Amino acid sequence: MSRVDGAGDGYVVGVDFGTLSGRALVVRVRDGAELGTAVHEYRDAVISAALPGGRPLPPDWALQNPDDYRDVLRHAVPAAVAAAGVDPARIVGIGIDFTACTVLPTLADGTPLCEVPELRDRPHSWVKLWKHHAAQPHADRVNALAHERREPWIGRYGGKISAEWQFAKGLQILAEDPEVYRRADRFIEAADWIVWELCGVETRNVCTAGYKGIRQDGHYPSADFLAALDPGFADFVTKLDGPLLPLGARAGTLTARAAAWTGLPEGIAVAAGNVDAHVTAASAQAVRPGRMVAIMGTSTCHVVNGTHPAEVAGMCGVVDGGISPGAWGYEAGQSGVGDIFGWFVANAAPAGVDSHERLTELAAAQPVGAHGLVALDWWNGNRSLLVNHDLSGMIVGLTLATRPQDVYRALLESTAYGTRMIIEAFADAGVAVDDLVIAGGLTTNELLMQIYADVTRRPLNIIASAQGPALGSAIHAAVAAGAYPTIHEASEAMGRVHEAVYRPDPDRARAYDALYAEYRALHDHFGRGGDDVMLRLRAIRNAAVDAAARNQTELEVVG
Ligand SMILES: Nc1ncnc2c1ncn2[C@@H]1O[C@H](COP(=O)(O)OP(=O)(O)O)[C@@H](O)[C@H]1O
Ligand SMILES: O=C(CO)[C@@H](O)[C@@H](O)COP(=O)(O)O
Repeated sequence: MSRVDGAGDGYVVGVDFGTLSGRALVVRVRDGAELGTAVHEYRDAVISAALPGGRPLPPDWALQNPDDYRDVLRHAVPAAVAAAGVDPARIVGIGIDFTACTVLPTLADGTPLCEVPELRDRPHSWVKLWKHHAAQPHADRVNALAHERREPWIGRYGGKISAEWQFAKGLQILAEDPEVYRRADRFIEAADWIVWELCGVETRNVCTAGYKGIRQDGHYPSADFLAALDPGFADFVTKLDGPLLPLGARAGTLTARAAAWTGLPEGIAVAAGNVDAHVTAASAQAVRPGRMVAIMGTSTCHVVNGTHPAEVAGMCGVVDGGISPGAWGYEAGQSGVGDIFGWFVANAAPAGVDSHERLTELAAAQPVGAHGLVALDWWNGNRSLLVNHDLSGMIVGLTLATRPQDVYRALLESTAYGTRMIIEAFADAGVAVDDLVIAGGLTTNELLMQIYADVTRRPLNIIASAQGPALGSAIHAAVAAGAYPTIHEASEAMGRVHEAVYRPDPDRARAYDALYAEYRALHDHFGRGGDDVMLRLRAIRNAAVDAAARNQTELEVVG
């Protein structure tokens, strides 16, 4: 471990901007000790039914209000510093991580278009959250054209870019609200936008530019390719381009305005933006090749460093330096995990057993396979390996004897099968996954963790911090402040992990192999063209919802 003198005795702040809230964490540079934390819930949370002004939104939309992010700086950061009881003058840097691809259109000075009064009532002027899935037809167009033209970059995205990513979301804006598209001088990840708010300098980070923005080998897709998608889209890259920073770099220093919001000293280092999943590799001491981190919360992201770029079918992407400089970072993911369990608790579990804790307790008391169920975990579409957000969930094997805890357990298991599919896809492509570290809120569910160990047949290491992303951001802040020369060294000193907490049980693992074979069969049948019933149902639903909205508008006009 080597530490650069000077900043090493101070503190850093990591801020994790999640789906519903932002969390700030004050950390000691010397050893990563977590001294104080605070959370601020977003006032507008996820905007999916109607804009704050009342305008209704179509299905599959998910927006956010950028001022909620500023509120995290105004409230959570000072509260975390107060909780830590440290002298703010000894804080030497701040780093952030964000959900991604969470992206917004802005004016040239960074003003979000939804804060421009005449554009406030326009849905496309707001932040599109990562789980905004209404851009699927646009992702389909990008993918079809990329294959037709044999674009070299499509292999770096497992053969398909996701509807969640920047190009699909940008195309949707152009198609549905060309004026908002035209007014957007910049189209920027929220990760980079909040860094801009902190230091007054617009930068882009290699992580989001690579995974969410199709930047490979120093280039975005060509203007020619973009014009072939739509002549009006040829200039899209000019809205994305900006000074590109490696992870751990210093984007700038804290402005007087941001110092007033946060109570931190003006002029301290502000680290380049990062993604909640990728930044967690640092806190989980998982920046060496072959150690995969699964960050399990509302969704799961899987990130692993590799030594070379390989084409893993259906992965989210591989990016040079995307997790840490000097390695090829791979990402895959499942768009719904805790959200699926949450859906069951909120919508399907009867009173009396409608809590994760109670259902988990009841679900644990049965041998593997006794419920007779297999589920597909596509309640929020499929991000890897099928990359289609029009797919949906299903449960096979229901009978009159099926109990709520049986369904709950089948849902837990379905997500473990989804993770095993991803690990096997990496292995098939020659990307080693020697080791798994689990991070995120779901690590507290012991049954779930044991199921993952049994299904994947791997020992599970568990991150030793309840704040993996925020600690990772603090580690990046320490590097940006010059306290450590590299993320590797900072991660070694400040990150922590409990090794082999859950081990696979051979009998349960064998029993799960049989269920996993059924999952694979269903996965391929409903996801790889055996029967496109899910896609047809989605089209029928969309048509019905559109017709109802048109009727409503006509009634209002007549009325
Ligand atoms: N005991 C539990 N078992 C399984 N799932 C849970 C449990 N408690 C919460 N969840 C689910 O976990 C998710 C929240 O995870 P968390 O890591 O806290 O959030 P985020 O992904 O936003 O950081 C929610 O979707 C919730 O339904
Ligand atoms: O997709 C990514 C990262 O690439 C995540 O930000 C996204 O799944 C949101 O993650 P959370 O489950 O809200 O932590």
